[in-house]
Amino acid sequence: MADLLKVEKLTVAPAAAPSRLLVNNVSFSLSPGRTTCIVGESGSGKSLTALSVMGLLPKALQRVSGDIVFQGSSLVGLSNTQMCDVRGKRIGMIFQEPMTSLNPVLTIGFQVGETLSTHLGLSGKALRTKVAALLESVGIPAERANSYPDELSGGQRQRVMIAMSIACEPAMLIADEPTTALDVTVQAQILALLADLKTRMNMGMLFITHDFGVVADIADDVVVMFRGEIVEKGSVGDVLDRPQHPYTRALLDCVPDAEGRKALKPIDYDWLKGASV
Ligand SMILES: Nc1ncnc2c1ncn2[C@@H]1O[C@H](COP(=O)(O)OP(=O)(O)OP(=O)(O)O)[C@@H](O)[C@H]1O
Repeated sequence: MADLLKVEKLTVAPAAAPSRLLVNNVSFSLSPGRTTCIVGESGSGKSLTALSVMGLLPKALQRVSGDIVFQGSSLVGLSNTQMCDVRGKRIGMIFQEPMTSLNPVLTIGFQVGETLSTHLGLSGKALRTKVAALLESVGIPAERANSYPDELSGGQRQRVMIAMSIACEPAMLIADEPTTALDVTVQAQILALLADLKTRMNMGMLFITHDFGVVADIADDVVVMFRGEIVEKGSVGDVLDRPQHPYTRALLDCVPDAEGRKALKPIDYDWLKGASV
Protein backbone atom coordinates (compact mmCIF):
# COMPACT_ATOMS: atom_id res chain seq x y z
CA MET A 1 0.00 0.00 0.00
CA ALA A 2 1.32 3.47 -0.93
CA ASP A 3 2.46 5.61 1.97
CA LEU A 4 0.20 8.49 2.94
CA LEU A 5 2.94 10.08 5.00
CA LYS A 6 6.66 9.46 4.92
CA VAL A 7 8.90 11.17 7.47
CA GLU A 8 12.51 10.74 6.42
CA LYS A 9 15.52 11.40 8.67
CA LEU A 10 13.84 14.34 10.39
CA THR A 11 16.12 16.33 12.68
CA VAL A 12 14.98 19.34 14.74
CA ALA A 13 17.07 21.65 16.92
CA PRO A 14 16.88 25.13 18.45
CA ALA A 15 17.86 27.77 15.86
CA ALA A 16 20.27 29.19 18.44
CA ALA A 17 21.89 25.80 19.17
CA PRO A 18 21.73 23.64 15.99
CA SER A 19 23.81 20.86 17.52
CA ARG A 20 21.30 20.29 20.39
CA LEU A 21 19.13 17.74 18.59
CA LEU A 22 15.61 17.56 20.04
CA VAL A 23 14.42 15.22 17.26
CA ASN A 24 17.24 13.14 15.79
CA ASN A 25 17.10 11.28 12.47
CA VAL A 26 13.45 10.21 12.82
CA SER A 27 11.96 8.14 9.97
CA PHE A 28 8.58 6.38 9.81
CA SER A 29 5.61 6.08 7.50
CA LEU A 30 1.83 5.91 7.70
CA SER A 31 -0.63 4.19 5.35
CA PRO A 32 -4.28 5.11 4.66
CA GLY A 33 -6.71 3.45 7.07
CA ARG A 34 -3.99 2.74 9.66
CA THR A 35 -3.02 4.30 12.97
CA THR A 36 0.60 4.90 13.88
CA CYS A 37 1.14 5.73 17.55
CA ILE A 38 4.23 7.67 18.56
CA VAL A 39 4.84 6.72 22.18
CA GLY A 40 7.45 7.86 24.68
CA GLU A 41 7.72 9.68 27.97
CA SER A 42 7.52 13.46 28.40
CA GLY A 43 10.23 15.30 26.47
CA SER A 44 11.04 12.42 24.10
CA GLY A 45 10.24 14.51 20.99
CA LYS A 46 6.76 13.20 20.11
CA SER A 47 5.03 16.58 19.84
CA LEU A 48 7.92 18.22 17.97
CA THR A 49 7.74 15.40 15.42
CA ALA A 50 3.99 15.99 14.97
CA LEU A 51 4.42 19.77 14.85
CA SER A 52 7.09 19.35 12.16
CA VAL A 53 4.63 17.39 10.01
CA MET A 54 2.05 20.16 10.42
CA GLY A 55 4.61 22.90 9.74
CA LEU A 56 3.91 24.37 13.17
CA LEU A 57 7.28 24.17 14.90
CA PRO A 58 7.79 27.01 17.43
CA LYS A 59 9.78 29.91 15.94
CA ALA A 60 12.81 29.23 18.16
CA LEU A 61 13.20 25.75 16.64
CA GLN A 62 14.11 24.63 13.14
CA ARG A 63 14.09 21.52 10.99
CA VAL A 64 17.82 20.98 10.51
CA SER A 65 17.43 18.21 7.93
CA GLY A 66 15.07 15.55 6.64
CA ASP A 67 11.96 15.41 4.48
CA ILE A 68 8.22 15.12 5.12
CA VAL A 69 6.34 13.65 2.16
CA PHE A 70 2.54 13.71 2.27
CA GLN A 71 0.45 12.14 -0.53
CA GLY A 72 3.56 11.95 -2.69
CA SER A 73 4.72 15.60 -2.34
CA SER A 74 7.16 17.16 0.07
CA LEU A 75 5.67 19.54 2.64
CA VAL A 76 9.11 20.99 3.32
CA GLY A 77 9.48 24.45 1.86
CA LEU A 78 5.75 25.11 1.37
CA SER A 79 4.73 28.72 2.05
CA ASN A 80 2.56 29.51 5.04
CA THR A 81 -0.46 29.99 2.76
CA GLN A 82 0.10 26.64 1.05
CA MET A 83 0.56 24.93 4.44
CA CYS A 84 -2.66 26.54 5.77
CA ASP A 85 -4.51 24.93 2.88
CA VAL A 86 -3.02 21.52 3.71
CA ARG A 87 -3.85 21.87 7.42
CA GLY A 88 -7.53 21.58 8.11
CA LYS A 89 -8.36 20.46 4.58
CA ARG A 90 -6.04 17.50 3.92
CA ILE A 91 -4.63 17.05 7.43
CA GLY A 92 -6.95 17.34 10.44
CA MET A 93 -5.61 18.00 13.93
CA ILE A 94 -6.85 17.52 17.48
CA PHE A 95 -5.03 18.35 20.68
CA GLN A 96 -5.18 17.57 24.38
CA GLU A 97 -7.29 20.45 25.68
CA PRO A 98 -10.34 21.26 23.54
CA MET A 99 -11.32 24.26 25.69
CA THR A 100 -8.22 26.19 24.59
CA SER A 101 -9.03 25.57 20.91
CA LEU A 102 -12.76 26.37 21.08
CA ASN A 103 -14.00 29.96 21.28
CA PRO A 104 -16.10 30.25 24.48
CA VAL A 105 -18.40 33.00 23.11
CA LEU A 106 -19.46 31.20 19.91
CA THR A 107 -21.86 28.25 19.66
CA ILE A 108 -20.40 24.91 18.68
CA GLY A 109 -22.62 24.85 15.57
CA PHE A 110 -21.15 28.17 14.45
CA GLN A 111 -17.60 26.95 15.04
CA VAL A 112 -18.08 23.67 13.16
CA GLY A 113 -19.79 25.68 10.38
CA GLU A 114 -16.89 28.14 10.20
CA THR A 115 -14.51 25.31 9.26
CA LEU A 116 -16.89 24.24 6.48
CA SER A 117 -17.46 27.73 5.09
CA THR A 118 -13.74 28.58 5.20
CA HIS A 119 -12.47 25.44 3.49
CA LEU A 120 -15.45 24.25 1.43
CA GLY A 121 -17.36 27.50 0.83
CA LEU A 122 -20.63 26.08 2.18
CA SER A 123 -23.40 28.45 3.31
CA GLY A 124 -27.13 28.59 4.11
CA LYS A 125 -29.13 25.36 4.27
CA ALA A 126 -26.29 23.20 2.88
CA LEU A 127 -24.06 24.44 5.70
CA ARG A 128 -26.66 23.82 8.41
CA THR A 129 -27.37 20.32 7.10
CA LYS A 130 -23.66 19.44 7.01
CA VAL A 131 -23.08 20.82 10.55
CA ALA A 132 -25.98 18.71 11.86
CA ALA A 133 -24.66 15.59 10.09
CA LEU A 134 -21.12 16.16 11.39
CA LEU A 135 -22.28 16.62 14.99
CA GLU A 136 -24.38 13.45 14.76
CA SER A 137 -21.41 11.55 13.30
CA VAL A 138 -19.37 12.27 16.42
CA GLY A 139 -22.25 11.41 18.78
CA ILE A 140 -23.56 14.90 19.56
CA PRO A 141 -27.30 15.41 18.93
CA ALA A 142 -27.76 18.02 16.16
CA GLU A 143 -30.02 20.13 18.43
CA ARG A 144 -26.96 20.85 20.61
CA ALA A 145 -25.56 23.02 17.77
CA ASN A 146 -26.74 26.12 19.67
CA SER A 147 -24.82 25.19 22.85
CA TYR A 148 -21.71 27.05 23.98
CA PRO A 149 -18.51 25.12 24.81
CA ASP A 150 -18.92 25.60 28.58
CA GLU A 151 -22.34 23.92 28.40
CA LEU A 152 -20.68 20.68 27.26
CA SER A 153 -18.66 18.06 29.13
CA GLY A 154 -14.94 17.60 28.40
CA GLY A 155 -15.70 14.52 26.31
CA GLN A 156 -18.39 16.37 24.30
CA ARG A 157 -15.98 19.27 23.68
CA GLN A 158 -13.41 16.81 22.34
CA ARG A 159 -16.15 15.35 20.09
CA VAL A 160 -16.77 18.87 18.73
CA MET A 161 -13.03 19.24 18.02
CA ILE A 162 -13.10 15.89 16.23
CA ALA A 163 -16.12 17.06 14.16
CA MET A 164 -14.15 20.16 13.14
CA SER A 165 -11.02 18.16 12.35
CA ILE A 166 -12.84 15.75 10.02
CA ALA A 167 -15.17 18.37 8.47
CA CYS A 168 -13.22 18.49 5.19
CA GLU A 169 -12.71 14.71 5.13
CA PRO A 170 -8.93 14.91 5.52
CA ALA A 171 -6.75 12.04 4.37
CA MET A 172 -4.83 12.15 7.66
CA LEU A 173 -5.65 13.03 11.26
CA ILE A 174 -2.97 14.04 13.74
CA ALA A 175 -4.07 13.58 17.35
CA ASP A 176 -1.70 14.80 20.07
CA GLU A 177 -2.71 13.27 23.44
CA PRO A 178 -6.41 13.89 22.67
CA THR A 179 -7.69 11.83 25.60
CA THR A 180 -5.15 12.66 28.31
CA ALA A 181 -7.43 15.22 30.01
CA LEU A 182 -10.45 12.89 30.05
CA ASP A 183 -11.48 10.27 32.61
CA VAL A 184 -10.98 6.64 31.67
CA THR A 185 -14.55 5.86 30.55
CA VAL A 186 -14.79 8.95 28.35
CA GLN A 187 -11.28 8.25 27.05
CA ALA A 188 -12.41 4.79 25.88
CA GLN A 189 -15.44 6.30 24.11
CA ILE A 190 -13.33 8.90 22.28
CA LEU A 191 -10.77 6.25 21.24
CA ALA A 192 -13.60 4.08 19.91
CA LEU A 193 -15.03 7.06 17.99
CA LEU A 194 -11.63 7.87 16.44
CA ALA A 195 -11.05 4.23 15.47
CA ASP A 196 -14.50 4.08 13.88
CA LEU A 197 -14.02 7.33 11.92
CA LYS A 198 -10.58 6.21 10.77
CA THR A 199 -12.02 3.01 9.33
CA ARG A 200 -15.13 4.61 7.82
CA MET A 201 -13.15 7.45 6.18
CA ASN A 202 -10.03 5.37 5.42
CA MET A 203 -7.94 8.07 7.13
CA GLY A 204 -4.39 7.58 8.26
CA MET A 205 -4.07 8.58 11.92
CA LEU A 206 -0.88 9.76 13.60
CA PHE A 207 -1.59 9.44 17.31
CA ILE A 208 0.75 10.85 19.97
CA THR A 209 0.58 9.37 23.47
CA HIS A 210 2.71 8.51 26.48
CA ASP A 211 0.28 5.76 27.47
CA PHE A 212 0.83 2.16 26.34
CA GLY A 213 -2.74 1.34 27.40
CA VAL A 214 -3.93 3.76 24.71
CA VAL A 215 -1.43 2.28 22.24
CA ALA A 216 -2.86 -1.21 22.84
CA ASP A 217 -6.36 0.15 22.20
CA ILE A 218 -5.82 2.14 19.04
CA ALA A 219 -2.50 1.47 17.27
CA ASP A 220 -1.81 -0.61 14.17
CA ASP A 221 1.84 0.43 14.15
CA VAL A 222 4.03 1.85 16.92
CA VAL A 223 7.03 4.18 16.97
CA VAL A 224 8.81 4.36 20.32
CA MET A 225 10.82 7.55 20.97
CA PHE A 226 13.46 8.15 23.62
CA ARG A 227 15.42 11.39 23.94
CA GLY A 228 14.55 12.54 20.41
CA GLU A 229 15.36 9.25 18.68
CA ILE A 230 13.31 6.27 17.55
CA VAL A 231 14.47 3.28 19.55
CA GLU A 232 11.95 0.80 18.15
CA LYS A 233 9.15 0.61 15.61
CA GLY A 234 6.89 -2.13 14.31
CA SER A 235 3.37 -3.50 14.35
CA VAL A 236 1.49 -3.13 17.64
CA GLY A 237 1.53 -6.91 18.16
CA ASP A 238 5.30 -7.12 17.74
CA VAL A 239 6.14 -4.10 19.88
CA LEU A 240 3.78 -4.98 22.75
CA ASP A 241 4.35 -8.75 22.75
CA ARG A 242 8.02 -8.87 21.78
CA PRO A 243 9.62 -5.51 22.66
CA GLN A 244 13.24 -5.50 21.46
CA HIS A 245 14.64 -2.36 23.08
CA PRO A 246 15.21 -2.10 26.85
CA TYR A 247 13.49 1.32 26.91
CA THR A 248 10.30 -0.16 25.40
CA ARG A 249 10.45 -3.01 27.91
CA ALA A 250 10.95 -0.50 30.75
CA LEU A 251 7.95 1.58 29.60
CA LEU A 252 5.81 -1.54 29.31
CA ASP A 253 6.85 -2.56 32.83
CA CYS A 254 5.33 0.71 34.07
CA VAL A 255 1.86 0.00 32.61
CA PRO A 256 -0.57 -0.72 35.46
CA ASP A 257 -1.82 -4.31 35.64
CA ALA A 258 -5.53 -5.27 35.73
CA GLU A 259 -5.74 -4.23 39.42
CA GLY A 260 -4.25 -0.83 38.62
CA ARG A 261 -0.89 -1.60 40.29
CA LYS A 262 2.21 -0.09 38.74
CA ALA A 263 5.25 -2.28 38.28
CA LEU A 264 7.59 -1.96 41.25
CA LYS A 265 10.67 -1.71 39.08
CA PRO A 266 11.55 1.94 38.28
CA ILE A 267 13.15 2.75 34.89
CA ASP A 268 16.94 2.54 35.22
CA TYR A 269 17.96 5.56 33.14
CA ASP A 270 21.68 5.21 33.85
CA TRP A 271 21.64 1.72 32.45
CA LEU A 272 19.55 2.82 29.45
CA LYS A 273 22.10 5.50 28.58
CA GLY A 274 24.52 2.71 27.78
CA ALA A 275 21.97 0.68 25.79
CA SER A 276 22.36 0.66 22.03
CA VAL A 277 19.85 2.87 20.21
N1 LIG B 1 10.17 25.90 21.97
C1 LIG B 1 11.12 25.09 22.44
N2 LIG B 1 12.37 25.55 22.67
C2 LIG B 1 13.37 24.75 23.15
N3 LIG B 1 13.18 23.45 23.46
C3 LIG B 1 11.95 22.92 23.27
C4 LIG B 1 10.86 23.71 22.75
N4 LIG B 1 9.77 22.91 22.68
C5 LIG B 1 10.15 21.68 23.12
N5 LIG B 1 11.46 21.69 23.47
C6 LIG B 1 12.23 20.55 24.01
O1 LIG B 1 12.22 19.52 23.03
C7 LIG B 1 12.16 18.24 23.66
C8 LIG B 1 11.04 17.43 23.05
O2 LIG B 1 9.82 18.08 23.35
P1 LIG B 1 8.37 17.49 22.91
O3 LIG B 1 7.36 18.52 23.27
O4 LIG B 1 8.42 17.02 21.51
O5 LIG B 1 8.27 16.23 23.88
P2 LIG B 1 7.04 15.23 24.05
O6 LIG B 1 7.60 13.87 23.89
O7 LIG B 1 5.92 15.61 23.16
O8 LIG B 1 6.66 15.46 25.55
P3 LIG B 1 5.22 15.76 26.22
O9 LIG B 1 4.54 14.44 26.27
O10 LIG B 1 5.57 16.28 27.57
O11 LIG B 1 4.52 16.76 25.36
C9 LIG B 1 12.01 18.49 25.15
O12 LIG B 1 13.27 18.34 25.73
C10 LIG B 1 11.55 19.93 25.22
O13 LIG B 1 12.02 20.55 26.40
